[in-house]
Amino acid sequence: HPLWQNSVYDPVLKPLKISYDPTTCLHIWNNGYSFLVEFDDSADRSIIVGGPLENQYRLKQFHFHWGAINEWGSEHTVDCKFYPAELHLVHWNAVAYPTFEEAVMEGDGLAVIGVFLKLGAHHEGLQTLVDALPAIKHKDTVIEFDVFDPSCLIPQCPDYWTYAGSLTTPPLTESVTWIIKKQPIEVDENQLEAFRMLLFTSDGEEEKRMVDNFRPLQPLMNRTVRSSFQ
Ligand SMILES: NS(=O)(=O)c1ccc(C(=O)NCc2c(F)c(F)c(F)c(F)c2F)cc1
Ligand SMILES: [Zn+2]
Repeated sequence: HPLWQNSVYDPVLKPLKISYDPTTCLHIWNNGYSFLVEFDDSADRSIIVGGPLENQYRLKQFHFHWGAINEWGSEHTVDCKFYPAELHLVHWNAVAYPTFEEAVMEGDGLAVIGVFLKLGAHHEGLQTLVDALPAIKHKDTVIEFDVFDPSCLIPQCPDYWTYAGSLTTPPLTESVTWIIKKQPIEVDENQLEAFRMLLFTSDGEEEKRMVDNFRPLQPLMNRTVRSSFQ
């Protein structure tokens, strides 16, 4: 999604408040499209509030999208530039809806924080995830993941863009308040290569490397992208 060119500063936008409980972390698994870390969302223990949001939203999972090479991989662009990967932290409006499944179908149902990954320094926090990837190489493999604080993957800089959008995979429902952080996090080549060692395929099938698992850019149409910064 082409950010920045068509964004307008909105002085009313508040800072996003993030409070995650690292012990709500459950497991990390390969679902055949990406790898995701899932959280116990049976109570308001890991939540975000503020920013463009009316309610507080509960963290359910986070996952990534990445390319086969460093030239592309992200699902949003800034100044027509792709990043090699993009992190999505998926939250749902448990104030308004009883389940995630129902929230997915509603305009104010989901809030996804997007964080760009750029090639650079080694990322200590990400390495904990990277070390677990060989154990979930194949589709539908899962390992327990006891404690992880996803805040370590979110840049300090408070600046973000926000727009009303959709899931980037089927059913593509228009239920997502996108909150894209302006500042990327830096990861090193070995860490990106570790993502590319995952497989789309199950054990025993002909191996297909899990790469280019991003949705192609979509036209902005008449949507407004707001920025929290000037
Ligand atoms: N890349 S992203 O835009 O951040 C994105 C975030 C979450 C999902 C997701 O939860 N899919 C599975 C899923 C559904 F697609 C449903 F429609 C539903 F009801 C679910 F319960 C469910 F888990 C898909 C894409
Ligand atoms: Zn995603």
